[in-house]
Amino acid sequence: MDDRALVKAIRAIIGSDATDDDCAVIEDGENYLVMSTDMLHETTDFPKGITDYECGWMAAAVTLSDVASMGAAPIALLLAVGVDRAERVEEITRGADACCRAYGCRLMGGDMDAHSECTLVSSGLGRVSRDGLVRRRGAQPGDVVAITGIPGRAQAGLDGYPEYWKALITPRPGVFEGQALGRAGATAMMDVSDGLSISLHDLAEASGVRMDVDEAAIPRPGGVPAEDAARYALFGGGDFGLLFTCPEDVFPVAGVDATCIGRVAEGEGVYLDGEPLAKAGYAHYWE
Ligand SMILES: Nc1ncnc2c1ncn2[C@@H]1O[C@H](COP(=O)(O)OP(=O)(O)OP(=O)(O)O)[C@@H](O)[C@H]1O
Ligand SMILES: Cc1ncc(C[n+]2csc(CCOP(=O)(O)O)c2C)c(N)n1
Ligand SMILES: [Mg+2]
Ligand SMILES: [Mg+2]
Ligand SMILES: [Mg+2]
Repeated sequence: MDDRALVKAIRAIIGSDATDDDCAVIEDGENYLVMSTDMLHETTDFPKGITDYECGWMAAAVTLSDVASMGAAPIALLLAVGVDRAERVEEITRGADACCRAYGCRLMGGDMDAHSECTLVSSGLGRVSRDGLVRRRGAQPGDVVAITGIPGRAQAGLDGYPEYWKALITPRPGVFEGQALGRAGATAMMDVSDGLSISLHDLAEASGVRMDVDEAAIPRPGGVPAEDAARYALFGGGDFGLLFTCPEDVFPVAGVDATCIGRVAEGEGVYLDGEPLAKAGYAHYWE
């Protein structure tokens, strides 16, 4: 059993509206509020050699990224810290606070507990105008499929390429890009936290469309053997670029460094150069 299968079971209990997007969406007068929560812990998320400050930064960044992927501006973050040694809490807090401040957000509270494995749970709140909200479900046949940034860098860092270590441990959420894309008319969006391929499948499924991707168009990490770079770019997790669709005449969006990698079509599934693309990426598993 993996987390994608479990989300389907949760969806049967609490509904599609609550589980289809990177954030929950709440009506608030002229605006929407969006909320996301993320759990990171030592075994699956904090590579050996990461500092406590960087753990705090990463925890804040993954949640700011989910807020950004809705087109929203982050307002506040709460951080719950489960940790084996009390002296780690301050540096974790400094890292999370620095990440929040870098993106116009504030760390405004949290919780803590003594815990054998360092576990960080960050919860974020954002706001977006009615026009600026972007969900995963709006991709239309004929739209372009595009991504910001270069997927596969975090996986390259994890596999020992030192030039990508920083990309792995201090990811940069697309807070500015998400809002610009929402205002410009992106039709569907999510972050590629679990990898490009699995995110393409998520976006295509949520929108009820087919996506055709051109492998040669996908940016990939330099300085890595070609085969590894292609695999990292498609299946590596931990990058926090935004995957989005928009009408052709909207692309490119001013100020947003993005690459067109394909097209939305009628139908279902994700195809790479005409062949079905495996729905694989970073996932959590249970026996
Ligand atoms: N335990 C849970 N209870 C209720 N909803 C959940 C639970 N776990 C996940 N979800 C919901 O399922 C959807 C998909 O979750 P997932 O964690 O894959 O998305 P995500 O937060 O965008 O991922 P990432 O943090 O990797 O960007 C989201 O809408 C999320 O709120
Ligand atoms: C061992 C190790 N593997 C991968 C990564 C990269 N990474 C960081 S957060 C994340 C996904 C979002 O988390 P979630 O899906 O749990 O919300 C990923 C893939 C890492 N830091 N350490
Ligand atoms: Mg996400
Ligand atoms: Mg998340
Ligand atoms: Mg995930």
